[in-house]
Amino acid sequence: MTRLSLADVTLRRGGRFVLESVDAVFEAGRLTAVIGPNGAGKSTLLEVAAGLLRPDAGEVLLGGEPIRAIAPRRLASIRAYLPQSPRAEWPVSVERLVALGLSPQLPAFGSLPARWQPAIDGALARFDLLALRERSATRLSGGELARAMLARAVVAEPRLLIVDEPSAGLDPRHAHEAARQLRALADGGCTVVVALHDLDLAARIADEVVALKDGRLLAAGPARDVLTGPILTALYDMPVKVEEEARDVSIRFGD
Ligand SMILES: Nc1ncnc2c1ncn2[C@@H]1O[C@H](COP(=O)(O)OP(=O)(O)OP(=O)(O)O)[C@@H](O)[C@H]1O
Repeated sequence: MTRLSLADVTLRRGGRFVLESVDAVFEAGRLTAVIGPNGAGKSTLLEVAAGLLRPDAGEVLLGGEPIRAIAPRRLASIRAYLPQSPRAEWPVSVERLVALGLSPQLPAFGSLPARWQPAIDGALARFDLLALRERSATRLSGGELARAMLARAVVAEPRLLIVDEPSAGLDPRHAHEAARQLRALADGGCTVVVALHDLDLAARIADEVVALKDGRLLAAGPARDVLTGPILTALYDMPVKVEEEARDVSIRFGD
């Protein structure tokens, strides 16, 4: 079980509180959407949850262990973290980029063991990258690179997956497919935490929602209980209506 929990987490940056006394629990096999306005602290919360940023106060526990006490290689083999707008820093093929997601599982020297090839091919296929496998990552479009980074994040089948805005830059078909893959990972037992601005998408794929405003927790719980007109109106400081038709939820901003 890879339960992730944040207890009373506070973090200051540039002399300001960016997270203040935040409690949140992310369960195995559940997909949690983290929502909130720009600057609310979503990316910061994800970095803290990934064990990449140390809070000034409070504790992050992964499977009951303080995340700061988990050795980097072991942590990297358990959790994958994908930041907002990742960049390809140097020219490697898409296939090699995806294979980098296996680094924590591989011996430090030698070539890539052949037994990992099916995992790489599977990740390329799931994000519609088979035709791009030989292309340099520095020559991809923004959406193609976003898909390659998602494939890299999931190739080693992490038990904890933390993704910041996975659908940014993706066309509707690939955004739908990426969402389906994230949902499938959660259904397979992975703890999935996703920062999202697309509330319709959150309504479709999330089991739980954490709503952050000004670094504080405004609401957290089952998606249906958090994605409500009153909570979203308070979260975004504008009137929000939630319309439910059959099993579809549509969120409308404005009067
Ligand atoms: N390195 C930093 N130094 C100082 N302040 C920072 C730093 N990084 C982020 N902040 C501030 O922390 C706050 C939260 O930023 P964060 O990126 O977590 O917000 P967010 O909810 O992810 O926003 P967005 O929706 O725009 O991506 C913002 O006010 C931001 O200006």
